[in-house]
Amino acid sequence: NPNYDIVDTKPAEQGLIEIPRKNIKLTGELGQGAFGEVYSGLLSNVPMVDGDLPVAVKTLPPVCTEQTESDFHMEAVIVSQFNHPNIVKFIGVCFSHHPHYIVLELLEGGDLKTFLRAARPKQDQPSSLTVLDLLRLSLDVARGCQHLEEKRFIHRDIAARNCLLTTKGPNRTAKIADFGMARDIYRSDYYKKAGRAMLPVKWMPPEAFLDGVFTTKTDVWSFGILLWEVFSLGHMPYPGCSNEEVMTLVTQGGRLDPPDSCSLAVLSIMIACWSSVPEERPTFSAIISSLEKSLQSSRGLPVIYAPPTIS
Ligand SMILES: CN1CCN(c2ccc(C(=O)Nc3n[nH]c4c3C=[N+](C(=O)[C@H](O)c3ccccc3)C4)cc2)CC1
Repeated sequence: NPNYDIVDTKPAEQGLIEIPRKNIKLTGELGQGAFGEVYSGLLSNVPMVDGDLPVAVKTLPPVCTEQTESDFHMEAVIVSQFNHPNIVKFIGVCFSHHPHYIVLELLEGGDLKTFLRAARPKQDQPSSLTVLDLLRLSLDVARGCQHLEEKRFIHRDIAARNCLLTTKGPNRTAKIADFGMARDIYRSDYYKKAGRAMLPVKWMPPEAFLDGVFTTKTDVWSFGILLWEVFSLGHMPYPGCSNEEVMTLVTQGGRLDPPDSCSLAVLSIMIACWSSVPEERPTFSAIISSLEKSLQSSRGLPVIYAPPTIS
């Protein structure tokens, strides 16, 4: 599989760090993951760390198929490969006996899509977010994507829902935190699992949903959609359209409308990401440079106001 050059040995031999289960204390529930619960927890006896380290713990339900178990292991193998400030950090696993755990960096701000939707202007109260905030979030994800590109890793599901925030506060950092689609492809059971209906068609370029061709330029297209999600404060792309309608529209050259408060510079990045010719789409380095340029000139821009109510 072009995604990886690791030998397809049993994941356990992939050198995953085994954490003694007695060092993990689950403290709360973060949400229902694709497999089982994701808990917040505290990890003790961490070298170089005084006191307990707050962590997120993904759990595999004790009753599950061999298939689900190896999917879970593969997710750990994938995340453990990366070391970047904009990709969720891998800490270790408890695979010695059930229930199996994957221990990851705790990101307390929740997912990016939910955060954006909650930050929308309310009745005559402007959004708490500025253009600068949106550019910073976009840059964070672009930097994470650039790291994946450098590691020749194709994510296949770059979207706001798959990114998490360190905090909701002003010093928030966005990180790519879900690798489920890439994992399924590697396990090559995705055709069984992800029938067309489950494919993130609204985030996919034509060559992907038409011919199943995936390259790093697939992630560039998806990043363009994520940029649109950020600047539309968490709208669903192609509102009201079915996946079939989006495939027809996009194949015929149709594209998303510009979000309300979006500069020409940011819009031109989106449009470039959505070139029908994959090679014409920008690299993540180019995307980062133009976002950084926008960020320099965006200081002091007014906050995003609700669209004027027709009086
Ligand atoms: C009022 N708000 C409500 C929302 N709230 C939250 C809601 C969810 C989380 C959360 O899941 N945090 C996570 N930290 N690390 C990982 C997490 C998930 N992981 C996973 O691997 C999950 O599979 C995952 C990955 C990507 C996106 C979602 C879930 C790894 C944190 C705060 C803050 C307070």
